[in-house]
Order: sequence, then C-alpha cells, then structure tokens
Amino acid sequence: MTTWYEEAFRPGSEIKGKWHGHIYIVERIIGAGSNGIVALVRRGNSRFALKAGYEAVDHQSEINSLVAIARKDNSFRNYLIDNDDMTVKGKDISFYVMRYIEGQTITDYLQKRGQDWIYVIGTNLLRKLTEIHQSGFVFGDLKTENMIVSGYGAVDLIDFGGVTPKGRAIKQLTEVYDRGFWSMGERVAEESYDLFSFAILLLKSLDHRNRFAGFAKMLPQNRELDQLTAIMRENKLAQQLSPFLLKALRGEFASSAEALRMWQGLVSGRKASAPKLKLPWLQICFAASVFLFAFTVYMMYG
Ligand SMILES: Nc1ncnc2c1ncn2[C@@H]1O[C@H](COP(=O)(O)OP(=O)(O)OP(=O)(O)O)[C@@H](O)[C@H]1O
Repeated sequence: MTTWYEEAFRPGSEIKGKWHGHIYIVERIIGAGSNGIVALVRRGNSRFALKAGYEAVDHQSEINSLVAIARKDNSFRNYLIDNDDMTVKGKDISFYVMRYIEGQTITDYLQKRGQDWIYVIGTNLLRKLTEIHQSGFVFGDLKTENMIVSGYGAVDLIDFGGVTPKGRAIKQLTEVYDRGFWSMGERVAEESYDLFSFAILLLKSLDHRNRFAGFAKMLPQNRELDQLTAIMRENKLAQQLSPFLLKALRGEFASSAEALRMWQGLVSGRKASAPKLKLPWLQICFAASVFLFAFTVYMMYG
C-alpha cells in the first residue's frame, strides 16, 4: 500500500491548493524529516520547495513562526510563498511553499572550497540569526542539516520547526548542539541559546576527526567544555576563532548583534584584541559579501 505522500508526491503529479487554488507540479521528493516531506515543485517557470507536514498542529506552528519572523525589513520577507491544504485520498493535508534553495551543507562546502570560507559563512549565518532575534524569536534547532550554503558563502536557513518566542522553553533541539546537553545553560529561548549552537556548528564543521558522533553517546558526567576546547587546540582555524567560540559557548554575549560585531572584528582583523588573519583574498570575499548584501537591500527597497 502506498503512503499518502508517495501518492501526492509522485513525479509529475499535480498539487492543487484548496483555498488559494495554485497548482504545483511535483518534480521529486528532496527531503524527509521528522516533521514533514519536502518536494521540489514547479509553478509556471518557477521552482519552489513544498513542505507537507505530518502533524497539522506542528506544521501550523512552523508556518506561524515563519510569518512572525518574515518582516518587511529582513531577508526572510519573501521566503514563504504560499500556505494551503491539499486533498489526498479524501483527507486534507496542510502544506506550505517556500523558496527553493540550491546549495550544499556547510560540511560539503568547506570540504570543496576550503575551510577559510568559514569566515564568510559565519558572517552570513550570524546576520540571519540577528534578524530572527530582532523579530523576538530564537531559531532553536540550529544545526548543519538546517542550513544550506550556496554561491559565495551565502547562507539560507531551512526548517523553522524549532523557532521559539524569546523567553519560552526551546521547542525542538538536537542533542550535541543543545547547551542543556553540555550542562552549559538552560533550554530557554535566549539569543545566547542560538549562539551556543552556532559555536558547536562551526566546531563540528571544522573537526576533521568527526568527534561529534562520539559526543552524542557520551555519559552526561563526561560532557565537558574540555572536549570542545580540544578541537580548538588541534584545528588552526578553530584556534583563531577560539576567543569568539569560548565566549559563545560560555553564554557571554549579550546579543547576537554583539557577537556579529566581534566576528566581523576577527574577520577584518581590525579589532586590536583580535588575532590578525593573513587572508587578503578572504577579506576581498568578505567585502564582496557586504557589497552583495547592500546591493540586495538596495534592489529590494530602493
Ligand atoms: N527551501 C528548501 N530548499 C531546498 N531544500 C529544502 C528546503 N527545505 C527543505 N529542504 C530539504 O528537505 C529536507 C527536510 O526538510 P526539513 O528539515 O524542513 O524537514 P523536517 O521534517 O523539519 O526535518 P528534521 O527532522 O530535521 O526536523 C532538508 O534537509 C533539505 O534537504
């Protein structure tokens, strides 16, 4: 017997929104997670990602989060395209349609292009987090699987199932990225919660020895900051970033905006206290990413 999603997402199938009437043609399934199924679809000449949720309540909460963080003045503004129900085998299934993002995981990107790209990617990811935080939310479940890297280190976040209003209990998490797992803070939606996960994400992406798979199985009493500082000692880039990483792991940033300022200081080497990086080409990429960001903002609002 075929499942509802095998039926609905067969390549070439038509998905028609019950309320808005838009028609999407399925190209293929591109992902399946714990919350839903994601398919690459076409409407006219445009391609989108369409996500159908397993649980109506969780799915609706994910859409609400997306709507809440998509403000006129930030980069999430045009992310959500449509939100509707489809009827499969007589049953209504909720779905939403978002921009389709082509790219790769941060791990694959760094492997192909070189680890130095972490500076540009880090800047762009911190900018995204800052936008979410300034909307009154935290991302919650920040991990390599929930972001896509493309072009010159551009970053897109996907999967907004973990987005939580500030002050509430974190609603979705992944163990090694969670400060509670390391006994380094509460599972409360604070900017510092995402910054802790950000530091873990970078360490995990830079760690050649793939230690994080082992960390997940470690006994609680053995989960210590030392395990993480060992990676900083062994990896040159992680070592250069260690003043930032330690501050993020210890929850010492008052906000992501402050973290972004320190990060930019590290990248440009402008800050007196920051170690100077001898990477002129990277500074050019960084300048290019700032230019592209400014240009995009100009095109959107100018
Ligand atoms: N906008 C998008 N563009 C391109 N690919 C996407 C997009 N959204 C999701 N995907 C792909 O679909 C996969 C599953 O999506 P998503 O992470 O949202 O599902 P989930 O059920 O919430 O997963 P999880 O179990 O990690 O919570 C992603 O890992 C990614 O490969």
